[in-house]
Amino acid sequence: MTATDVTGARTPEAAEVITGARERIDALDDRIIGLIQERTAVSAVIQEARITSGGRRVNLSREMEVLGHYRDALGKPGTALALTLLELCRGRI
Ligand SMILES: O=C(O)C(=O)C[C@]1(C(=O)O)C=C[C@@H](O)C=C1
Repeated sequence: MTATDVTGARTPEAAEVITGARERIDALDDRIIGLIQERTAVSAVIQEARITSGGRRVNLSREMEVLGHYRDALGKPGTALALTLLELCRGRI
């Protein structure tokens, strides 16, 4: 397969732009995944402390703040993203 086939571009020049930009996206995705793993670990520390103290795993008022933060920054899809992040961090409820 040629670079143009793989990228969907119709010219070698466009294929080069796309290939370079995809490398940057892959690197960004690796960083995002690393940040999500870091967030999950920090969230686990909070949940553990709360549960050990006799509290519940979930804190809905805080989740509303987190959802609002993502919605304000990214719009409606931000809410969906935050819900997915919360599910990754505290499991399904
Ligand atoms: O901030 C908290 O109290 C947390 O437990 C962290 C966190 C989160 O991952 O953002 C996870 C579970 C809670 O329901 C609310 C928020």
